Amino acid sequence: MDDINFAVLGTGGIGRRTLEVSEHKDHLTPVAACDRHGVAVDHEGLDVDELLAATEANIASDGGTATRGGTDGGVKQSGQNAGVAASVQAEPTETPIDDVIDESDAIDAVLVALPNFEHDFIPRVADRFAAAGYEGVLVDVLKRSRVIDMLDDRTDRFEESGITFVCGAGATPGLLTGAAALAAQSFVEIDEVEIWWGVGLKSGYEDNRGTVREDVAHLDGYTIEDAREMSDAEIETVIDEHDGVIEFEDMEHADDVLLERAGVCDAEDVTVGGILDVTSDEKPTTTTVSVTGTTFDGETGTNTFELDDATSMEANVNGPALGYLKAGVRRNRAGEYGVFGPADLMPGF
Ligand SMILES: NC(=O)c1ccc[n+]([C@@H]2O[C@H](COP(=O)([O-])OP(=O)(O)OC[C@H]3O[C@@H](n4cnc5c(N)ncnc54)[C@H](O)[C@@H]3O)[C@@H](O)[C@H]2O)c1
Repeated sequence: MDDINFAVLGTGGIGRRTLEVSEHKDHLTPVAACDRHGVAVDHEGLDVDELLAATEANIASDGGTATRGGTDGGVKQSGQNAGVAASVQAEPTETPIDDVIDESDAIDAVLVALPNFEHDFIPRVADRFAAAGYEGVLVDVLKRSRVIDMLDDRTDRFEESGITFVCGAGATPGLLTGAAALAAQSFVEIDEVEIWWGVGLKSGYEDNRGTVREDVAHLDGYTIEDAREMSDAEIETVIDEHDGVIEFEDMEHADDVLLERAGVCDAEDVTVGGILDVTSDEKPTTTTVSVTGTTFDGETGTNTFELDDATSMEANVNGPALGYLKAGVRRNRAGEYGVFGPADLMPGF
């Protein structure tokens, strides 16, 4: 059986597009979706068009006000009917994740598109699925290296439950980590992996404030706690100080540990940086992955993988996330449980 019923936890900027992209993939049926305030479940398949229309300009985002219970320029981001709860398929709830867990016997895979303002939030969500006896796939699109260790620490628990956890399965880490693992196959020794991303987010900025807020935490002088606590106005001030174009260097992105745990190279040989431009939809720089190494016959070379500038961040996160979800389901159905990164699902060393 190829058919896969899946749920999305967190229908913000990323999770809404996950639902949309899934309509273009074979054998995927979204059966549950939740955000902070609501949950929609239909085991025959959610009406994605209705759900997206109902949440248009109305996402229960963590771009600031949702955590504070306010409103943002007339956009409903909190209260009983914000976000998913505005859909006729949904109910308001104060326990959205538990409500999905209650249905999880009939769910093959869960894509976690939740914010990551507390590093152990996603690992703790996974604990709740394991405690409920879930036997399926969990996929996240998290960014931070340190969260991978927290998930690895849970390997035994996942194996006992029958959970296959695919971590760091968005764009970076995710698509670009997989590309690096593939590009590395030409070499027997890897010297360096350089990941450099460009994101232009003008039209998608309102929908992706959660992601932008998390990115601010990667700037020198800011922590994840700062990013969680800052008001919208403070975040805007940081963005204005950079004239809407922020360059990041040496980011804590999990591509490093994910490549190391797959045996590709040492984590310290991986660097990640990039440019975010919220003033334009054009990418400020081309996204590239460069892998430098030595071949079996002594040549040194650099294999480079490049994304077309026309592909958006949403396309590069959600296509791979759902692709990795399908790869995870294949593993799960073959009885392989535990924690997998994107590079583990590529040709190995
Ligand atoms: N790996 C990558 O390439 C990549 C790229 C972009 C974003 N991301 C990650 O994707 C995640 C989501 O980003 P986003 O821009 O969609 O954020 P967002 O703030 O727009 O959306 C988060 C969603 O989670 C919901 N939520 C928050 N707390 C919840 C709770 N306790 N229970 C149920 N739902 C809850 C919110 O209501 C919202 O719908 C972030 O962690 C971000 O870092 C990864």
